[in-house]
Amino acid sequence: MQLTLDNIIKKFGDKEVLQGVEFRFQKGKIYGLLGRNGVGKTTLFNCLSGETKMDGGQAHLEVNGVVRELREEDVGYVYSLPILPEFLTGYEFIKFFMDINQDKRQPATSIDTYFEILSMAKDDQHRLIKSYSHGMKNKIQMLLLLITKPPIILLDEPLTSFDVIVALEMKNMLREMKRDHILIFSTHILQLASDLCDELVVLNNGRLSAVPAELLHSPEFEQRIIHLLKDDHHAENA
Ligand SMILES: Nc1ncnc2c1ncn2[C@@H]1O[C@H](COP(=O)(O)OP(=O)(O)OP(=O)(O)O)[C@@H](O)[C@H]1O
Repeated sequence: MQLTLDNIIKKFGDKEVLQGVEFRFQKGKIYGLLGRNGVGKTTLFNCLSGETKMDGGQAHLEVNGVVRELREEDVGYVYSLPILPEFLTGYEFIKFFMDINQDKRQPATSIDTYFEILSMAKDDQHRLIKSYSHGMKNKIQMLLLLITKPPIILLDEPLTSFDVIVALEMKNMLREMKRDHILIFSTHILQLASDLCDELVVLNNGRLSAVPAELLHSPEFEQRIIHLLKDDHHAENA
């Protein structure tokens, strides 16, 4: 499975935020998306998820040798600020979500199994989402992806609100999920990027570039990335 971005352009008024984004993402890898504040990471995610209309370019998905245009339902999006129905309990919401996605989910997996994967205590499951911490809301969002299993998963700064234990659980869950999905993960935390991601891509001046693979675990990783974020001419084109 491969996701191909072809000359994606997005403007807000006179400002061209995405200026011809090109890249190929493969299944089985976690990609870290790096870029300075306001460079357009969320805009790129919004374009891929169908939330925002692109002004130019295309995204294609290749599955088992068949290439087609990327559809909204191909993309699961974990927002940094989760949007959930606060008036339901976690359990009620997940039950509802499972019911409306009968066709997409594994029928054999029960709601209790899903909550076990998240290690969410019974009394928390039955509290209103309104009372959940940011991290718990993010966990519920992750659970939605485990249920529907969209081929592409976009995560916009998702692990920053988790405590160390939950962050580790989530990292393990993402490592497990990468076998069947293309995972693209935006973060400002370089330690997390080097720890979790198989490849890094930098968004700079409206374009994506691959970070040379040998940098990822090199001692000067942090310094070099900071340099790349300031000056994209040193990054390799994909
Ligand atoms: N709906 C919108 N209308 C006008 N401008 C927008 C809109 N959405 C984003 N922008 C602008 O596009 C640029 C990219 O924003 P975006 O949120 O994609 O950046 P980002 O890389 O995700 O930033 P951060 O790391 O701070 O979250 C910014 O200059 C932002 O102000």
